[in-house]
Amino acid sequence: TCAFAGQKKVLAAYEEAVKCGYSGARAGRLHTPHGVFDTPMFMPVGTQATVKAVSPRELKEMGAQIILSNTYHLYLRPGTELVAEAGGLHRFMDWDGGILTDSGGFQVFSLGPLRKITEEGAAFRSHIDGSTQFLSPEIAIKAQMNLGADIIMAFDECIPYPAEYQYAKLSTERTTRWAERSQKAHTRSGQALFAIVQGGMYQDLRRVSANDLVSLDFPGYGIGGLSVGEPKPVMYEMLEQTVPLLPENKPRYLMGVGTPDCLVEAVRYGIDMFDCVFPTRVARNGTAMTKSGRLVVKNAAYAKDFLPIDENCGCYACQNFSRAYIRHLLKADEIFGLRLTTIHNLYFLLDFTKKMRQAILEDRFLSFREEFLAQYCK
Ligand SMILES: O=c1[nH]cnc2cc3nc(NCc4cccs4)[nH]c3cc12
Ligand SMILES: [Zn+2]
Repeated sequence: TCAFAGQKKVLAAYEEAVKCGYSGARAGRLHTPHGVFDTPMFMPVGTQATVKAVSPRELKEMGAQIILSNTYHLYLRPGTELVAEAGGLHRFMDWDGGILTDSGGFQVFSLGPLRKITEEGAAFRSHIDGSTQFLSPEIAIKAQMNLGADIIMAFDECIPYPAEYQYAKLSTERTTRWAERSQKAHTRSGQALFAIVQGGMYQDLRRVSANDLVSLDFPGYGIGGLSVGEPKPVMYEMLEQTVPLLPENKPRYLMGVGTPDCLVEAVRYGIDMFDCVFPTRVARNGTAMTKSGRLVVKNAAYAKDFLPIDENCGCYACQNFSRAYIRHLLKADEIFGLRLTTIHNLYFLLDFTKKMRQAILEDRFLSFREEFLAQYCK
């Protein structure tokens, strides 16, 4: 079928689900060696052992519970053995909350130039110094055990979008074999290893991937291969196919998803955990996230706007500074400007997940979702 027609069908199915009030939303508690944390949760991304422009103390203050770091980056620099010698990632970056590390598969495909994938693993060139590198399930798991995160991810291939069915099928089957190898290589007790569901944008492959990984029995499941440029209705359709096959009593983690409209839809399908570079990345080019959409503080319109970014926001930036001041800092290339927009965006998303959790607990999630989407322009 032509992609467009398929999409129309998907849209109809998705709107049908909304009409009948389908909601798999749930509010949970995630137990880790570094504490028990509330879901739904947003995890700030700290790729190179720091959440850019904010300190661990500020992260704690704004309510961050678990942060994400990337094995790919730390493996290349400063090296995961060095971090282990420093006492592990929590000590190294002075963060006593939860840490989740991504396994490196995604970064190899999205960052490393030239790469070759075989059954054994992925050969690539470092984006830092061009050196030839190699990652396999065994190497990625060993690296994550060195880092000492509370939750680590199986080594997978994030299938590019779009991809031929045959390629998606073979790659998904290999990711399942890599998940089994990741499990065998994982010998650190107390640390949770999550598998990652793939399957491209094919309903049947998504179901096979989910069922195969559930049979291998993991403590939690990432949903990968999404937020890679596909239309949102397609992403939601893949969630609809995948999430119901995952155990109710285990966390579901949608990788790389982070705009509020996507979060509220994914929570409706039963997702518990999210990470995304979006809030910190757009902050650094002067864009603030608000419940009515994005506000580019850098714009001339705010030169004499002495109101805060959002007068109902409880963050440090909105409690103490005006749009005019933050715009001035950004125009003057002052580091403090980036810090304020980053603090606001992280606070906004963390607070948004708190509001979703409260709505679920009070059994009013679907109306919360309706009201939010009505006000939020994409
Ligand atoms: O299948 C995956 N496996 C392991 N990590 C991921 C991370 C992911 N992050 C995004 N999207 C967010 C993006 C961040 C930077 C470019 S796209 N999609 C992702 C998919 C995967
Ligand atoms: Zn704010």
